[in-house]
Amino acid sequence: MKTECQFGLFDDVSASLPRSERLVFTPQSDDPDRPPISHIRHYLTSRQQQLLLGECASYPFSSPAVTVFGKSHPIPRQQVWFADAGCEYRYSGLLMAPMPWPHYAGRLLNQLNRELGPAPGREFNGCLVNRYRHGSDAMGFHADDEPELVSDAMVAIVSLGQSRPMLFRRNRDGLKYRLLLQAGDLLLMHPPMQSLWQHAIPKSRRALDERVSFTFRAILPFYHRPADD
Ligand SMILES: O=C(O)CCC(=O)C(=O)O
Ligand SMILES: [Fe+2]
Repeated sequence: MKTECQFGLFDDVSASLPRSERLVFTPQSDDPDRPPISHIRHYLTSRQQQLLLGECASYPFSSPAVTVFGKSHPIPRQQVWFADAGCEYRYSGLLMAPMPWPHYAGRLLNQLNRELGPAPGREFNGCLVNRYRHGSDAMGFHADDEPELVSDAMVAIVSLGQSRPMLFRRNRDGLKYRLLLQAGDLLLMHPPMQSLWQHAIPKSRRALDERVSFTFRAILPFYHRPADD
């Protein structure tokens, strides 16, 4: 059946590879001048990318306004927060209520948790999806270090659409590192990346097509709102 076949696409990714080659659980390089990351090219097949991109067309994206130096501006990109119940996330000063997982985003969540874990308390349970419509959409330097994030958990980023570079900047001395993120790639940011480095998706003056990133996080549930008793 068509539907079963589509579900299967997300169950079988990289199933034929030996486990050690499927994903890297520690940074790919121990060079202290490189950020502690793993970059896995072609993590998703083009069919999987197509299915996810198709689903994105129905996501309730928005560009909420943030206040910087007393002035309010819409963020230069669109976003939506999918997460388990109780997983509110305060990002750039905005408290985001979790939207329920769409089908393929939920399949990708399960796949990552299966391949990267399970590590109790460190499973991904939320995903900020960012949509960069063109070269002027961007994300400034920041660290994903909000207090509701599980402290020793990774952040996993799956890229779709237009290739865009990610810049890394070391807090201590401003040392830079650049990595091109291409369609279907998976990037893992390992601890202690968020306390030693910042990262950004810079603006480009070139006419660029749309890029969508799925950024998976592990959140402490009910951090912002106690569970109902
Ligand atoms: O779009 C990306 O690849 C990075 C997004 C990011 O850094 C974030 O959502 O915190
Ligand atoms: Fe980030």
